[in-house]
Amino acid sequence: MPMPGLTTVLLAPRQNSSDAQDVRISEELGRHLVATRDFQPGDAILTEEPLVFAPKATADPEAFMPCVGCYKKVFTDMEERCPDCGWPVCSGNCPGLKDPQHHGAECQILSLRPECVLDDMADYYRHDALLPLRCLLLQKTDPDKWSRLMEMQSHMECRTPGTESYDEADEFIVQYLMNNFLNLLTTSEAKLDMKFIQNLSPELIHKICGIVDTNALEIRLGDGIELHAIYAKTSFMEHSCIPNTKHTFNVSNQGKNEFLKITIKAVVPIMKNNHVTTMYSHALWGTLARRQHLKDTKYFSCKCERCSDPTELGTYLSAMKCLGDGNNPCDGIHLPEDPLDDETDWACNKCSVKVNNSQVSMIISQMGEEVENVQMMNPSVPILESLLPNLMSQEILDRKIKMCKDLIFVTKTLDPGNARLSLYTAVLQHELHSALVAKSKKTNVDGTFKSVTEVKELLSEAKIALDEALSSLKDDVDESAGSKLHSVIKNSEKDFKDLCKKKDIYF
Ligand SMILES: C[S@@+](CC[C@H](N)C(=O)[O-])C[C@H]1O[C@@H](n2cnc3c(N)ncnc32)[C@H](O)[C@@H]1O
Repeated sequence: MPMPGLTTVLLAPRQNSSDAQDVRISEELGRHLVATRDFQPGDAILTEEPLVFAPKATADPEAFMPCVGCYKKVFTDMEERCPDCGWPVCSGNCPGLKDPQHHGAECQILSLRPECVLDDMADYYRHDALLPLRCLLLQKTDPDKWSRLMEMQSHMECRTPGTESYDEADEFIVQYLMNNFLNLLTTSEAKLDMKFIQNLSPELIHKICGIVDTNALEIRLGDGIELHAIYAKTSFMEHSCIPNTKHTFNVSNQGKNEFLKITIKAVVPIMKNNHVTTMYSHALWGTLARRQHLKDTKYFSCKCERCSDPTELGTYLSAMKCLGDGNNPCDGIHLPEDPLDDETDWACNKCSVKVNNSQVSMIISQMGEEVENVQMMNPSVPILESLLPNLMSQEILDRKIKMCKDLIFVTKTLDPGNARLSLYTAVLQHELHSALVAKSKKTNVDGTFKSVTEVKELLSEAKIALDEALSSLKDDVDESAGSKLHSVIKNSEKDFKDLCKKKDIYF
């Protein structure tokens, strides 16, 4: 339903009466999508090709980079280079090097600096600058896409000189492109056939950076390679912390216009006139972190149902244990009095202690650092487990079962349609199944054996958990992390069937 008190007018008449969504505009949301008919979970609402896409810088660009023609992982010590511009590639014959949809158009610009380097490669070859460059080139290569891109929101009113977003874009993208390539164009214009690029100003590149930061979607190809892409209609989707859609990308490089085609599917029932929503933030972050992230990167304050509820839909995801007043311990919990107020106090539900929002932010960032420190030690699961006494005691298995169930409640409540947390849910269901199976093999606390009925009950619950783990991954199997997890769970399913057969138990 349109949000209360929201003026919503139809922006563009539907081009095609079969369109499943209208683009509307409102004062609060800007352009957004509204369903023109009812959708059931799994129904496709929209599918489209990207206007433009490009590879992103990798996390370790000194070690490996994406090929600029086909986005395969290229180790930087391989020394394969594009014959014209010298950027690292999988092979000098990569078909994407001449294809204007990939490297073909930008190569003319990048070859203005034909020298190759082997040191400081991350600084010399900045892949993050390629999407803004490919956007800029649409002026010449596809004026229709260019005008659609230029209509997108850039938030330039907030990205003024001196702000972090402006200064970062200036240093890492605008100056990089101007100094290394675009300034050289004026002297080589005739040679380069770039006359149709009418505007190459730093201001325009800043606007493009704003459009990219506001609208681009990230696409993981696996192997540490990521792309980002901009979609004309998809980008109208508004944010909600409980989104009603999920999206998938076609990442197979076959079929010229199919590459990176996006499909938006309903994950819960969406009625005619409902807003079609997506998630710009992380579903497992607490309200404070999500709202701050949305404000910093997308320049709005989220007021969705989850953000407005201090308990986050009964999950208590952000709740903090009360430490008491220093003299008297307390087992209460702190929740924000008004989660939509950045200055809110957090009150305890049992005693009179209150903490303010900035203290809570500090505690959260300290805790984040502690978790990071543990992760930096790269502890293996067996090492972590060895810290636990009497590892697989019945008590610990019961604790694990309860913990899995509690966390499954959280992921299911925050993401009822498996739009964002499918991998988390699958891991939790899989762990729940392992704990139930382990428990079925254990003697009771008093040393007696479990009855056949007890074993059957535990294994029946384990089977449900395994089935749910596999079903929550059904849209993720084409993607690298999803497919790895899927094969691990499939192996467990085989072991589980063998165990049931041995025990003569059939479901
Ligand atoms: C990807 S664009 C969406 C299309 C945009 N509304 C437009 O008119 O071009 C993202 C921007 O839309 C606005 N927006 C999206 N979701 C919103 C929400 N839940 N509340 C307020 N503004 C929102 C914000 O300005 C945000 O930076």
